Amino acid sequence: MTDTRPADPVTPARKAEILAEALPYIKRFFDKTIVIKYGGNAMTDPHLKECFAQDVVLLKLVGLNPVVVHGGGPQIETLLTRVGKKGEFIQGMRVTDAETMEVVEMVLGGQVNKEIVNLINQAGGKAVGLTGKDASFIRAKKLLMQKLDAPAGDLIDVGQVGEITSIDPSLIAFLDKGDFIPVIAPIGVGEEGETYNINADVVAGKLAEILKAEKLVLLTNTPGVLDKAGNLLTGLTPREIDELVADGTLSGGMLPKIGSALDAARNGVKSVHIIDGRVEHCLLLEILTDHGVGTMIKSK
Ligand SMILES: Nc1ncnc2c1ncn2[C@@H]1O[C@H](COP(=O)(O)OP(=O)(O)O)[C@@H](O)[C@H]1O
Ligand SMILES: CC(=O)N[C@@H](CCC(=O)OP(=O)(O)O)C(=O)O
Repeated sequence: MTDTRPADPVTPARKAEILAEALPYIKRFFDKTIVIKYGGNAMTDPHLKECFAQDVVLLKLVGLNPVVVHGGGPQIETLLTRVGKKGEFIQGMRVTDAETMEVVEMVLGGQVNKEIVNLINQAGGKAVGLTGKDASFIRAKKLLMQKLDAPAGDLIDVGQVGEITSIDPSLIAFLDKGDFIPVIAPIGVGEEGETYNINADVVAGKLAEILKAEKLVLLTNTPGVLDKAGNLLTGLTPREIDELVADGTLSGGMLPKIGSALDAARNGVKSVHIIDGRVEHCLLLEILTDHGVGTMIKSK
C-alpha cells in the first residue's frame, strides 16, 4: 500500500542534529532548579496543555529540576460567575472576601492543581500537587498594598490577599531529590492558620529566589512585555520598567508579574523571562535552544 502521509520536512539527520544542539543547555542546567510559572491565561488549549506537560517531563528526565507554580485567574472567574459573584482586581490583585477565598482555594488547590498534576503524570512524570498549606511551607500575612501614584503609606486593603513572610524550601528539595515534580498552587497560610490568596507570579518569583533557581520562566498569554504600539520588548532594565509603569504601558496582571520578575532578577535568579505560553513547546524553546522567546528581565 502507498504511504499517503505528507513527507516530514525535517529529515532524521536534522532531527538528530537538533537534539545534539540541546547538549550545551542540558549541561548548563543539569541539576539546576528552573521555576516555571504557568499562568491561567496560558492554560487554554488542550493540545498546548499536553505540550506543556511533555516539556516539563522532558526537562526533568534530562536532569533539570523543574518546579511548577500555577495560576488560574480565568478559572477562578468562571466559578465565581457560576456562584453569582463578580471578580474585582486592584493593581493586578483580586479583592478577596471570605466567600471568594473559598472559591479561590477550591479552584487553585483542587481543580487546576489536580489537572496539571494529572497532565504531567500522563506524560510520564511524577508530579506532586501542593498548596502553601502543605507542611505550612508558604507562610503569609495580610497584604496592605501601596496605591500607585499616591504618597507612600497610602495603602489599599484587598481582603484575604497574602504577602509572603517565608518559604521553607526543604519540602521542594525533598521532592526534587525523589524525582518528583512539585506543582504548587499559590495559597499561603497565616500564623493562626488563616488562608491567603497570593498572586501566582509573586509565589513563583519568591520561590525562585529561595530555591536559588537558575531560571524563572513566566508563561502568559502575550508574546512578552509589549510597548504602547504593541511591539515586543525583548529585554528590560529596572529603569525601563519604572518608565513603563509610570507611563501606564504596564497594567493589570502585568504589574505583579513584572514586579516579581524584577525582584527575582535582583535577588540572584540568573535569568528571568516572560514568555508566550500559547506557543507550542515554548519551554523547550526558551530553555534548551538559543531561540529565546519573549522578554528577558535584567537586574540592572
Ligand atoms: N505592556 C503590556 N504587555 C503585555 N501584556 C500586558 C501589558 N500591560 C498589561 N498587560 C496584560 O497583562 C496580561 C498578563 O497578565 P495576567 O492576565 O495576570 O496573565 P497570567 O494569567 O498569565 O498571569 C496580558 O494578557 C495583558 O492583558
Ligand atoms: C491575589 C490574586 O490576585 N491571586 C490570584 C491567584 C491566581 C493567579 O495569580 O492566577 P494567574 O496567574 O492566572 O493570573 C487570583 O485570585 O486570581
